[in-house]
Amino acid sequence: MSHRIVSVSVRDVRFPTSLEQHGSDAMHTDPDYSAAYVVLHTACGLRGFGLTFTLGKGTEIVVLAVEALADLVVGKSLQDIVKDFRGFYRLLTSDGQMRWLGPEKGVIQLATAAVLNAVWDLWARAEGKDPEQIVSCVDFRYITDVLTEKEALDILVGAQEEDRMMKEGYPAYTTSCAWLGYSDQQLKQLCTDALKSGWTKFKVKVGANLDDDIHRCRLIRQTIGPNNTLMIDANQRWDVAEAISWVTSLSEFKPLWIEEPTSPDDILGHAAISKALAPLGIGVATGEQCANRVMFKQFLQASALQFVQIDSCRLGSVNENLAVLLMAHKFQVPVCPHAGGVGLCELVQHLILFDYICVSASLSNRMCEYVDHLHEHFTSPVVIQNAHYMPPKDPGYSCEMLESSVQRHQYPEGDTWKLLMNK
Ligand SMILES: C[C@H](O)[C@@H](O)CC(=O)C(=O)O
Ligand SMILES: [Mg+2]
Repeated sequence: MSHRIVSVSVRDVRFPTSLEQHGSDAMHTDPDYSAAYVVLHTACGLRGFGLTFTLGKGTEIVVLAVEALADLVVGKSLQDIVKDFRGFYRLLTSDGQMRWLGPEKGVIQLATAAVLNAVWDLWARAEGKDPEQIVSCVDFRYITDVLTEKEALDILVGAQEEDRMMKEGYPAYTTSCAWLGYSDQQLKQLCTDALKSGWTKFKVKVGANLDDDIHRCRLIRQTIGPNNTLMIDANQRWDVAEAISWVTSLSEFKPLWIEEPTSPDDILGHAAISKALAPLGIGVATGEQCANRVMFKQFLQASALQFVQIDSCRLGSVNENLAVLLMAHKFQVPVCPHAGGVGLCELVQHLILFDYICVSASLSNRMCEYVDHLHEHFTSPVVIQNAHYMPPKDPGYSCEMLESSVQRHQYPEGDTWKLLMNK
């Protein structure tokens, strides 16, 4: 069957999470978790579902960017795309007029991810894949100085570790107990409940006020005890020196990592922070706003991060995430994906399972983020058991949304928004 793509639809879907401060951090104080939600329609009726995660009003712009890319997709058959997926990736990321908006970063990269996530979903629903096919999806342009195609293939055929995942699942940590806007009482209650459900690793938002951070970290450490894992996340709030002194003041709470301490583009700044915090046993994690493989390459080359936080929508879909997983493996830096957002847990579970089964075969210092929001809007939501992601069973990339949810949350015409606007 040809699976020719005959149309691309994209919708602006928003959830009013800011009303209860879900998702809040030191820089995003009123986040409405949102998605530019893409459906590829094929001549034979098969559909591919994809999305990119955004916040509120920003979704409008990503939707326009997806519409601008749609012309490059309509008329192509899935078989032609996957026969030269690297070429198709370049077609989208190197279009002579649109690459000026990036290249391979910002809104155009988020839109590329939404479209390619839908292509991967379509491909997954249509057929299986082997290591050669996987490697042929990666654009090695700009990274051959650290990773060649041959090395990538050797890595992929080397590791095959499926059974453990099927039985135990992939270890996860939770961010849902400690968003910045939550009260002390909420933090305590949520951590207590999470402990009862088997969670042992917790991330807390910091960065707005040092006294508050000390208070919150103390409260959480007391609640979760000395042996469970704590991570802190500043969402790019500080300058480099400020980051070092602020995190030093929080070091008594023994965080495993400080996430996004400064500008996501400041590779040497992250390297300086990593060096200063290493004696305290605190690593630097970053990646949720790291837009492409070239940035990750340099972060790795500069020893500027100790935890790679790939993002299924920030990078150019599976294609570019593969490049980063393979480079992280080569540099022996653990991958702990970012998943704070709508649909990110659903997407990223595939990437981290792939990393374990086909690339790293290691769980050392590795875990995948989980946030407990909005899963009910997906047709195949993630399954968490005892703080582990259980491998998804349905074919596809797990980001098809319930049509009723999409209609209710479409902005501005969905009932959810009509009601809020008339209040
Ligand atoms: C705005 C998002 O909720 C962000 O705070 C998520 C994040 O940094 C994380 O999950 O990590
Ligand atoms: Mg973060």
